[in-house]
Amino acid sequence: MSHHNVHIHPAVDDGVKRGSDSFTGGKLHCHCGSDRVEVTIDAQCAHNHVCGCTKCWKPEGALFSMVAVVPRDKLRVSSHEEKLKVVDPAAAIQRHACTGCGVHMYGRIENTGHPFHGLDFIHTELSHDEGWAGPEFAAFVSSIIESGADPENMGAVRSRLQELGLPPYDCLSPPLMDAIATHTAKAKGVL
Ligand SMILES: N[C@@H](CCC(=O)N[C@@H](CS)C(=O)NCC(=O)O)C(=O)O
Ligand SMILES: [Zn+2]
Ligand SMILES: [Zn+2]
Repeated sequence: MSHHNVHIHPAVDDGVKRGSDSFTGGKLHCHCGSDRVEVTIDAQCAHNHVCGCTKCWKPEGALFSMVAVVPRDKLRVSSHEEKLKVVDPAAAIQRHACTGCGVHMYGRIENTGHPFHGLDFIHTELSHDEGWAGPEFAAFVSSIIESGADPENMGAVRSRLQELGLPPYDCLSPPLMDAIATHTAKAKGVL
């Protein structure tokens, strides 16, 4: 059975690109026609994945966002920072969106006790630079239902993700869940 009618995300619907080992970063741009917000990143990204949650920015028509992390000290807003506004100041991830076009340019964790503090979240599809590491798994798959996806179609969605080489998880991947639990255990003093 084929699932090519299932649109996961434009960057993976024709197959997942792997990225380049020698890639050392690039620029992201928002979707505005002029005065575009520009973010400069001096690092390859890590843990790239597709995310089905309602909070991550998705391009038009996509079931998933595509999101990766970079060290926060390797990311800077290089143009039109004045256009950025935090979408939800109460969220763990402070997503900085362009007030002109709505695209999320980066997400930052300000809570120093958070397991992922020190990492910024980015959408590499906002870059024309080639070589960004490709997505490796699918996170928060069941959450697409919260954006209106048909619960009856979830089997087809998970099959398509498997076919693309993106193992589907309803939270994060096992290595990342283990990293979070390890952080929590150390904070509690049980490890
Ligand atoms: N089911 C929820 C899940 C939201 C969620 O937990 N998202 C994850 C993946 S991005 C997260 O870490 N969120 C933290 C945040 O948004 O600050 C939804 O779809 O809104
Ligand atoms: Zn914009
Ligand atoms: Zn998300």
